[in-house]
Amino acid sequence: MSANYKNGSVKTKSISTSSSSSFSSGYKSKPSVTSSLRRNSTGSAANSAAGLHKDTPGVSGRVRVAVRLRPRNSEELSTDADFADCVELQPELKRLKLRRNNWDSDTFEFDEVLTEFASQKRVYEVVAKPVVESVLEGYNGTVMAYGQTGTGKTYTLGKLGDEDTSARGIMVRAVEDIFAETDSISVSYIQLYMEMIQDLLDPANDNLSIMEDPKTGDITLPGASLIEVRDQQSFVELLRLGEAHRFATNTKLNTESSRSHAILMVHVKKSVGVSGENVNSKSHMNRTMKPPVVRKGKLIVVDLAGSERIDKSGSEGHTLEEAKSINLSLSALGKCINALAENSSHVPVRDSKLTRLLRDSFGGTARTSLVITIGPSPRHRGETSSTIMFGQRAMKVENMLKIKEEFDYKSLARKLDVQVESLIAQHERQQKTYQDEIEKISLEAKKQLSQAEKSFADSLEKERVKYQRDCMESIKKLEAQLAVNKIKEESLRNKPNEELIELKKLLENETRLRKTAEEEVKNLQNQVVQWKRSEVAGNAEIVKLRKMLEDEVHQREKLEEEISVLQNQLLQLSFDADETRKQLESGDHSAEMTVDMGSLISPVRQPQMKHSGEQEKGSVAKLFEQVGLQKILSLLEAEDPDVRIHAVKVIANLAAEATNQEKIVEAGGLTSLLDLLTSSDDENIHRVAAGAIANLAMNETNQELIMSQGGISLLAMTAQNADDPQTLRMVAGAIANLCGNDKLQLVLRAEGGIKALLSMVRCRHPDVLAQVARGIANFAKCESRASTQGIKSGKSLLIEDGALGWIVKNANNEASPIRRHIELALCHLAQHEVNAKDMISGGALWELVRISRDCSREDIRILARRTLSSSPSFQVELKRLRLNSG
Ligand SMILES: Nc1ncnc2c1ncn2[C@@H]1O[C@H](COP(=O)(O)OP(=O)(O)OP(=O)(O)O)[C@@H](O)[C@H]1O
Repeated sequence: MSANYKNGSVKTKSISTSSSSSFSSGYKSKPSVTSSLRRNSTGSAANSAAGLHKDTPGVSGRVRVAVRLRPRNSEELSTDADFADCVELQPELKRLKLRRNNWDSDTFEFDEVLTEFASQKRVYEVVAKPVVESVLEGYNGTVMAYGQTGTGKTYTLGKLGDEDTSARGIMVRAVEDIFAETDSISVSYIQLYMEMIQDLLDPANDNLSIMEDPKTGDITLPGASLIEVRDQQSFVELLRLGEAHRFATNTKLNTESSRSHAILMVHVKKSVGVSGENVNSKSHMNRTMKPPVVRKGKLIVVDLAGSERIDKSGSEGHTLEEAKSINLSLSALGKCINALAENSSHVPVRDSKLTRLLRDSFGGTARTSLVITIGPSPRHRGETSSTIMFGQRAMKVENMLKIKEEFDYKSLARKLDVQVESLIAQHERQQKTYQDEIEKISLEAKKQLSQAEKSFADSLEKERVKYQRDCMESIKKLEAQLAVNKIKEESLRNKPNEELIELKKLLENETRLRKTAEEEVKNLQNQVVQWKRSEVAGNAEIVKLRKMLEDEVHQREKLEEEISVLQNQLLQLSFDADETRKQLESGDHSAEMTVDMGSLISPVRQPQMKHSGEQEKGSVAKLFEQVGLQKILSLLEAEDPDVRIHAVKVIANLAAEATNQEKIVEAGGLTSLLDLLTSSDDENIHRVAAGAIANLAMNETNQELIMSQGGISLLAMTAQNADDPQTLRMVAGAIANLCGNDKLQLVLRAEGGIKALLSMVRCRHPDVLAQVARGIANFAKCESRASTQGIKSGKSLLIEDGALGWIVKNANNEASPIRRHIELALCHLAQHEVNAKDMISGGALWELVRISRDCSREDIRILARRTLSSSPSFQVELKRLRLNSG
């Protein structure tokens, strides 16, 4: 490449910065220029995504264009002194007027209008500062200068301002602002000259190729130097180095005319915290373990080569070629901008390397600020006009800004490494502490162990000594004892053995006694054998006796029945005697008949009356035959009370004969007699009727009939109302007969028979009491039989109905008929264990004992004794009372 360097010298790289040969980032192209334009034109989507709130609505994203007027240079001051400037600026209106002639001009509006008096600082703030701020926020930004040769592009962008800092251009000021917020940037600086890309920081790389990522559209320059710069001074040195390598030539219009497009690329990395956290928050990093977010921005500053008419620049030969190449690339840029401005579907990016390199700066994702530089000279009105038109079209191009953020895994890894190392160190320290602690504890343990061993050995020794001492003492004692024993043994050996003789004597005595005792035992055993034999014989005797006893009892029962019959007859006779006596005493005429009739009644008389009785019996029989039973029975209902009572007496007498009883009952006599108990108020009639019923009640069939016709209730009622002992005796006799029927036990009791009997004891008359006792004895006998046969269970109904008290009280009654009946009743009751408890508590046991000992009748005595001995309850009670039942 044959061109002069702008400052005429080549500077070597002597920068205190690290360098990288790789160009790691490039331009990120939008997917389609038109689509991005359309989206941006419809609203502020890009703005809101990028957060560009500083921009005025509707302008954001659009390429911002400022126009800067260079002051007249010395030549223009002299040659154009008489001519007015071709432009008139109205900065307050952001307008520029381009004169056509003295009276006419075209007016253009720009984003900024910078007069010839605008300071470099002002130009930076208006043109570049918003872009720099964007870059620091993670966007790509482009600042570009376009204009005719010598109008101040390099002055605006690249002025280093070594002598005068106020003269510093946009590059220096931009990096200064970037360094204020981040301490590391990477810089590449290239120039495009005659369609060749050369590395300005390493001019040997003079044919760099453009790489386009087919997926992302990113453009990179892999061969270009990427130098990390850490301070402003180093950057200025780099700029100086790059500027030194820039092609420049002395043109008509500019003695230092840049003949290449210079492109400075500043890569900025700025860390931001996750979700707005402070990036330096170490605790946050530890907690989330997420890498910090890094915003990567890239600032591109493009100092285009001057646009000029070839004729005007006076270019010829190689310079002409340069000028052609420059114009070609600038016109390609112009075409692209036109296409973008017109929203054309085709943007001819590939027409030149310049447009390929800058494809992202116009219509891409970068924020772009363009400064067009113009001169005041009317002679260059045409170039000025063309520059203005370029700027006007560029104002129509809209970009779609995109933020570039990525996670900083490297920095996270570094931080984690540091943490890991710190943790390892901490762990090692802890390990050390633990080991020290363990050593300390084990030392302590060893010490304690040796102490314990020592004290154990000491106590062991003490024990051993004590034990030895005890042993010695024991041995001494034993030896002493041994000596004593020896002495004793010696003396025993010498003494006559008196004790032994004594013992022998005792032994002989004992042996003798034992023999005697053995003989005694033998004798006793013989006696026992003999006794057992006699017991067997005795048992046979007992069985025989028992048999006899039972026969006796049977015989007795028969006799009792006979006695009962005789008693009834006796009852009747005594009744008749009473009646006769009463009638004789009253001297009543009718008494003769009554006496006659009464004398006929009883078949059984006192022995002295036997003969006359027979006679009476015959006359009653005669009357019976002559008058007829029906007639006599009808007289029972006669109106005359005397006739009625005589009729009853006749019936009563007839009823004493077993042969008449059936006839009387068949003829309804029993019913009539029972009716009289209720229909008559006369107690005499009650008495005689009850006597007749008592006679009829001697027959078992009649007993059942009496019961079935409510006889018990009627008799009970009669007993209740009666005052005369004889009436009560008749009633009690009737009930006593009924009590002797096994079948009627339950009904009799249920209908109040027992209670009625007991109620009659209110009359103390011994005849009444004897009948009550007979009834109780009869009932007890039947009950006992039923219990033995298993028909009845449970306690005696006599006891249930409260008879026991009276029984016990009268068991030793002085009247023998009463006493005998009660003694029998007690024996019957005592035969059943179920009654034993009540009998014991009711005092009956004492009476039984008495009966077993004192009863005049032997059979009853034996019965009582047997009963006592067979009842376990009585036995227990007797033992308790220390009484012998025998
Ligand atoms: N605003 C200004 N104030 C004072 N001097 C200026 C101004 N602009 C430019 N100059 C001077 O004008 C001359 C040309 O400027 P510069 O080299 O920056 O122009 P250029 O546009 O870069 O030209 P080329 O395209 O040929 O490189 C320089 O001497 C420069 O100092």
